Amino acid sequence: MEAGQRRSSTTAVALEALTKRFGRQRGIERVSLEVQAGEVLGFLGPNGAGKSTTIRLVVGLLLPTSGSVRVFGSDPRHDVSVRRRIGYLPGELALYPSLSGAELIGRVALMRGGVEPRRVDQLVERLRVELDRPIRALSKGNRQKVGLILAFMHQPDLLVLDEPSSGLDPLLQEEFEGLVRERVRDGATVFLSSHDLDEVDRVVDRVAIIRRGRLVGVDTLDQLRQRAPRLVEVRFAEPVDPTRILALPGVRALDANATELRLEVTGPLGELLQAVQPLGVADLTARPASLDAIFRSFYEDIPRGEEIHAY
Ligand SMILES: Nc1ncnc2c1ncn2[C@@H]1O[C@H](COP(=O)(O)OP(=O)(O)OP(=O)(O)O)[C@@H](O)[C@H]1O
Repeated sequence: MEAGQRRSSTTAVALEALTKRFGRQRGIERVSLEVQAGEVLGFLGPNGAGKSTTIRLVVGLLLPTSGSVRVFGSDPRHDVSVRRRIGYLPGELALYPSLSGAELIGRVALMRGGVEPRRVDQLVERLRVELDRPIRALSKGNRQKVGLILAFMHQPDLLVLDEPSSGLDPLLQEEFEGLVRERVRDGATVFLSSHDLDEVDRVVDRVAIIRRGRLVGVDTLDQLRQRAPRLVEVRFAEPVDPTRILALPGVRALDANATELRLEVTGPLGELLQAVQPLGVADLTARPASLDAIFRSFYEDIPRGEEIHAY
């Protein structure tokens, strides 16, 4: 989704120095982040980094140790009208395991003060949900589908989704992404955690990366791509002296000899192109940075105190 498609610049979610500790165990530390209305934010990070903790704080299920959460300007723990505007998909659907999908949907719809039956029917059909078996007897994917119905059925203004596509087969994943796009088209905001980098690439506008409880990067996908190194390969018609090229700022040699260079280039390519052109280039390729490689660099285990701040 393009940033230009956003509907307004009001803030949907504002986290301010948000900290949660579980006794002496860290949850998250001083996380500050804003999500604008109409935006899709992907929340990424290794296992145990603090994604679910942040998400449960956003929906008002956890009490912060310090700091604040605002959703559409209110604290979701104290404002039921704001909680009603949220559609939440937990990491594990642990609610009433002995009820069937249909019973659970009916009960939650009642708690929300009623939901349009037609909307529920549409979701059931699109997600192909088994409604008559107890939740506890459903496979992970089928449980996830019931969870998605609960999150989407009241057409919430904010969707908070904890690993929404885990367990979904590729067709259902596509259907899920369609549902997200439709809600965003109608002005909704989405805050989702995911380990599926392709999904992130397809769905989100901006990513926030959390590691060991701390936010280590927040950026748009476009900006991340621009900042990431590209692989450039140059073949010369005649042997050359590459010393000057290799000394250019942002250029790192992966492999270099008199006729061929394999370079990792960070930043604009203009200076490099100007430098190689007079030497007689036989062939040149520049590959865009893969999003996968960019994300991996955030996930890699960097010793404490040496974390990269990407913003
Ligand atoms: N109820 C709890 N009691 C004690 N510690 C907790 C509790 N919930 C979370 N934690 C701790 O908080 C940290 C963050 O956990 P969290 O579940 O938020 O990570 P996550 O990024 O969602 O991980 P994953 O990708 O594995 O789902 C972990 O160290 C975890 O052990």
